[in-house]
Amino acid sequence: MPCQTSGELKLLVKEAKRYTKDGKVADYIPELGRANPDDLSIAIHYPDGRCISAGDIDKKITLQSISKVISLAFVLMDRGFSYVFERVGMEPTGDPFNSIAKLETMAPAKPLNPMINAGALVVTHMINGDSVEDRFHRLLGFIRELADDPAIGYCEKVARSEYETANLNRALCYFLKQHQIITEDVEELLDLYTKQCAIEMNCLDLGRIGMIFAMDGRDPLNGKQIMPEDVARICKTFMVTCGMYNASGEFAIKIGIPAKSGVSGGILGAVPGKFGIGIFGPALDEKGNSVAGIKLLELLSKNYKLSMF
Ligand SMILES: NC(=O)CC[C@H](N)C(=O)O
Repeated sequence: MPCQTSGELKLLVKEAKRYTKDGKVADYIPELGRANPDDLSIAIHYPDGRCISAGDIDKKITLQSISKVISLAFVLMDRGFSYVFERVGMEPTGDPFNSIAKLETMAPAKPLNPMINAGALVVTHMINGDSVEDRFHRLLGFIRELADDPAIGYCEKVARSEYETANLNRALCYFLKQHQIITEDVEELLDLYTKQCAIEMNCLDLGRIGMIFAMDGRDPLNGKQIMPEDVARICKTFMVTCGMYNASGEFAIKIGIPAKSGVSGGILGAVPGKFGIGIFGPALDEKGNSVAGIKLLELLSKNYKLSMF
């Protein structure tokens, strides 16, 4: 029986919060460095519309790498599976998310998976539309529908801060352009990618998006299939194999919940057939995952037997 009350969640947050001091806020995107390392919040969304939560749930976070799993779903719907997977692979790398190392050793030079930066840049490149604006608003519309929140927008400051400093991502783009995996202007792609990563929401919205993935792409509250079942399945599989960067194996063993993290300290979780989870805890471990967020998921998974394995 999963966690049923906000009171139960509060106790788990209290316990996990002790670990925030073991992590550090990401500051390679300068604007993210302003987050409070002590923050920790969680929301769980059930398919019957119930939502329980604990911590400072009004705080907003930018999605960062969490956006990668959503843009993947969107592009799979836009372009179809074979087009997408001709340009990005399906295998975990075991490397940090921003690593450039494997690209040069692969032939063809397509990125190994859509959850590392190289792969996510290719995915963003594949978003259809007439302009960066149009492509961004199409993706944003999809995210608003998943969260059932038309007020979701993006944080201009964080987007600009990343755009101005994203030289490693620029290098990845130029490498991919040299190999014709991407064909558009690199600055335009970075503009779109950094806006995508800066899409901002609270953990209630995040938990609701997790619930849609958990329910195979269907919004159980209005009966609408927002993404095809196969797309949701593929996304959840990537969440298991590569969602927590090069800590995904250990996370699968210890916790066993499809999840995707971001350097802002967010974690999106989808317990198949049961519920969605949104977590915000900006203090990160050395691999870039929310240190207290992982602890919280570990407690939840153990206490309520949530591992899918
Ligand atoms: N791991 C992350 O969340 C990385 C996302 C970030 N926008 C980047 O590209 O560096």
